Amino acid sequence: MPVASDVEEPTTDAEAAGEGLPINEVFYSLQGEGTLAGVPSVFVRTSGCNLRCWFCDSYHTSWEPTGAWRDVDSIIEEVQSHEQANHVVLTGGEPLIHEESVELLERLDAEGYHTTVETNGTIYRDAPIDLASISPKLASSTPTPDRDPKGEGEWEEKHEQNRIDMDALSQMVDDYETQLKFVVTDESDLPEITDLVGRVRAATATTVADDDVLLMPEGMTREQLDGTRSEVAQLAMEYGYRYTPRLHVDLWNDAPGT
Ligand SMILES: C[S@@+](CC[C@H](N)C(=O)[O-])C[C@H]1O[C@@H](n2cnc3c(N)ncnc32)[C@H](O)[C@@H]1O
Ligand SMILES: Nc1nc2[nH]cc(C(=O)O)c2c(=O)[nH]1
Ligand code: SF4
Ligand SMILES: [Mg+2]
Repeated sequence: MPVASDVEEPTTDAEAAGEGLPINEVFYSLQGEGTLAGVPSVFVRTSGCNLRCWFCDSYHTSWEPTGAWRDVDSIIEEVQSHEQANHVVLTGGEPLIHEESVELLERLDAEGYHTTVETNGTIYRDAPIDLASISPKLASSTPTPDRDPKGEGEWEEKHEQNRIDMDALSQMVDDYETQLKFVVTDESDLPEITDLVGRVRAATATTVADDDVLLMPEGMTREQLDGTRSEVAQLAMEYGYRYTPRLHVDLWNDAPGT
């Protein structure tokens, strides 16, 4: 069923009562991105996002949000059915637009899971997050009319206004173990990354090391990554930042549930 990405009329009693979460998918895979790449993990993907990156590889949580409203008990039950996993990755869409994500993280923490939250860094929540995997969105993510996957640039202004919230971003960096994972389209993204990392360092009491800054090639298929990964690897070496692969794309391309 469709899921509201902005504030709209609730469609179920649970939703109206503010209970549960709109879930697009739950699946077991290897963490494909970042410092925990390769770790067996259960992924919980919420639906709905406050941004609209033109390249979003989870189109059905952002541009066309779909999913089923589920209560936290049933999500925990499905997570626990993957008995080998000690790690849970909460992603989306943007999982932190949902207040109920805090309850889910508290329950996962109480069950002893390591929690990673994949977030665009624009919304702060106080929750048991073991790794805040923040992917701040650069100017090159903005859906201008020429690269809008759905319309004719209707989201350009809103995306541009909301893609960076320095207060939310710096509070997250101060409160959680963090990686800053930038999607890189080409070398023209690097001055903005360097500037943003400098602003985060100035705004926080935390040391943000160069190897907490990750460059991830843009591409949702192997073929697309073939056009970006070498250049992004070179840029990581040049700037002293960390490169992260997209292991799941290398292994399984864009297959669903991976
Ligand atoms: C779908 S997002 C969901 C979490 C959150 N909304 C965010 O953007 O961080 C999950 C991760 O995929 C990255 N991503 C999305 N589309 C991508 C693409 N085409 N190429 C590379 N990374 C992409 C995001 O930057 C983020 O790190
Ligand atoms: N295997 C795998 N690893 C991932 N790491 C972050 C993902 C995401 O979509 O947030 C993701 C994903 O979709 N699949
Ligand atoms: S912020 Fe994340 S989920 Fe939202 S559109 Fe961008 S990549 Fe997709
Ligand atoms: Mg993904």
